[in-house]
Amino acid sequence: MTNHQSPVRLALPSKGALERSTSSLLSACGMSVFRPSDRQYFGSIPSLPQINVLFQRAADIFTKVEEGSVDLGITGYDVVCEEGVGHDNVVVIHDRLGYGKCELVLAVPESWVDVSSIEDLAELTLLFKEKGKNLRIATKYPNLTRDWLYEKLIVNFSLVSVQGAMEAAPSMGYADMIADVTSTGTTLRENRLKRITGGTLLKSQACLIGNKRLLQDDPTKLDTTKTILELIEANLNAKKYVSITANVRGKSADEVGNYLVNHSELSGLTGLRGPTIAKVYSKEDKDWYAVTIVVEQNMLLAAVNHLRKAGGSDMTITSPDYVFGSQSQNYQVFLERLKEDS
Ligand SMILES: Nc1ncnc2c1ncn2[C@@H]1O[C@H](COP(=O)(O)OP(=O)(O)OP(=O)(O)O)[C@@H](O)[C@H]1O
Ligand SMILES: O=P(O)(O)OC[C@H]1O[C@H](OP(=O)(O)OP(=O)(O)O)[C@H](O)[C@@H]1O
Repeated sequence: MTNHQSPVRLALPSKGALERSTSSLLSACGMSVFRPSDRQYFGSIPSLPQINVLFQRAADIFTKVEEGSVDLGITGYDVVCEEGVGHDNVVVIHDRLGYGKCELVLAVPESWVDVSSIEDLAELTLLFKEKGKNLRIATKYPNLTRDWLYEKLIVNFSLVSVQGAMEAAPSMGYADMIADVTSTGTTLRENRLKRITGGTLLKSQACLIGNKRLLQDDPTKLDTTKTILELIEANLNAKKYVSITANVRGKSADEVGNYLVNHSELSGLTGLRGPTIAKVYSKEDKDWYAVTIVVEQNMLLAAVNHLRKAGGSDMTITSPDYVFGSQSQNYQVFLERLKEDS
């Protein structure tokens, strides 16, 4: 890193469902975040001193990125979709950070036994209309909810803006139903609400976003974005794989390698490219070779058995922290998006 790099301002969730998982992801990627205290809104990433961290509510991070008071931010994809309409200055740099998974859904009181699907709900809005009423939906996602319902040709409703404890709105009487995010479904159940078939508006998880203009205009900021993206991508990619090292008996490295490659019943069983083989200098026996293969997690036992058939034993399994490809796929896609709009 050089000293002339401009600081990159990165907004991270200060609390709520994304706070800890964001911190854990960045730590796992060698970018541990230092926050002096829960009450402080500025922090740093000691391993990347060119980054200044700003802690914000997930819901506010989109706006901070959009207005350019920060360059990058991590927030929920639901927030990006809700706030994003008409804001072309924000680019989604990585849309699947693997946590903060939730769905934006419509939920109605359990007592509405006749309403179990979106079609039933559409009929209900017509019944409300006949009585001169509108179905009241409490939500903090007015744009997504309105657009989605309009697309389904459901128009007789009104939105009630609620910022917290959404699930209490129907029982307290200030809305008839809600549109909110759910993950385990516990909060809905405990508030005697139920989802309806066909009533999922959006699937969301945490994502990395950036201000297009600020990143386009500053190669050093782009460089830092690339570093963050590369580390995250390689770390998330690594979760799919395990590395197996086994001692395999054989006359030569070629014999062991050929056996493993030619007797593999499944593709991917002998590693990303093929086994790496090295001679084991054993006192007792000359004919041992150390074989290392990196396979997908779900192939672990199949690969162990394949190595056993080849004469393998002493197998040790490790999980890689990072798996890098020949280039960062996300970074290439991100660069193309930047170019498209420049
Ligand atoms: N139960 C959940 N499980 C996983 N992710 C969730 C869950 N609830 C919300 N999220 C994700 O976390 C983001 C932040 O929501 P959360 O309610 O934690 O924010 P907050 O900052 O505590 O709330 P508030 O806006 O009420 O101050 C949401 O936009 C969504 O992407
Ligand atoms: O399906 P579940 O696993 O029960 O999760 C759903 C709850 O999670 C979110 O709230 P959160 O706990 O983040 O707090 P909030 O009410 O402050 O938004 C959301 O608003 C729901 O209330």
